[in-house]
Amino acid sequence: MPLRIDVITIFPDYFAPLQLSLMGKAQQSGLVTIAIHDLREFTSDRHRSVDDTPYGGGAGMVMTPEPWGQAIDAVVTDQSTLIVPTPAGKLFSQPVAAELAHSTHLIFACGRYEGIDQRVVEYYRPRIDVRELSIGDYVLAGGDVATLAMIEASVRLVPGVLGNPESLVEESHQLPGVEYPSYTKPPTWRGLDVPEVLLSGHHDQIARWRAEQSTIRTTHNRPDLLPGS
Ligand SMILES: CN1CCN(Cc2ccc(Cn3ccc4ccc(-c5n[nH]c(N)c5C#N)cc43)cc2)CC1
Repeated sequence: MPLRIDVITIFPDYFAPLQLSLMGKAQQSGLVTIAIHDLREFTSDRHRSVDDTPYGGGAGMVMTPEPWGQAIDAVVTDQSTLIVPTPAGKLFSQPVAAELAHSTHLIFACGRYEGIDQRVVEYYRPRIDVRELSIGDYVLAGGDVATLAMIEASVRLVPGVLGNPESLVEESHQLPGVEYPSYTKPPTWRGLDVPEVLLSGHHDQIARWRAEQSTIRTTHNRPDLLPGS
């Protein structure tokens, strides 16, 4: 059963990259089907409006609920998971990507302006799995880029999508922390040599060096990922 993904957005062109590379191949192989829907196709006024002023005052505009209700109703089943990207969401992570990769049907609601009327989440929460997710502690202009990131991170984990599943095995066994640095040919580039140990063929020494490098990089770049932190 392929993973089905429906993306609802006012900027369908944002999702053209999903036809390329790994995501494109995943669709051609039938492992994943991705459909993009223009929210404005679900409006009923001649201006095809999707936003209005916020109750209670405040800057900007909020996306009105009805077009979202029409659009989600057009694709939802009782097997659906509704993903709503938002800065206020739980943090998206590799474990969450792995969960989504094993779903049957994902619906991504890509908001814009200052967000989507909260009643959309409230309406679907008793009916299907609804997840408000954030890709990080910074503010984007909408949910489209976040949706692209979440789709790519999740779809690459769908069994059969990655040509070399070995890389997933290594990823899953990675020590806590960031990955070691990688090198390839040429052995010397602009006077810089590849670390000698990597050319030695001593796999135990290579593994030890890589573990040390991972710890050094994690300590410097992501001390929050160190064990016990
Ligand atoms: C009352 N005020 C209080 C401040 N907020 C702040 C605010 C809220 C949204 C936006 C723009 N925007 C609209 C939809 C949407 C979805 C995802 C993301 C998003 N940003 N960063 C992530 N990691 C994201 C993800 N995933 C941003 C989005 C801008 C500013 C507005 C309301």
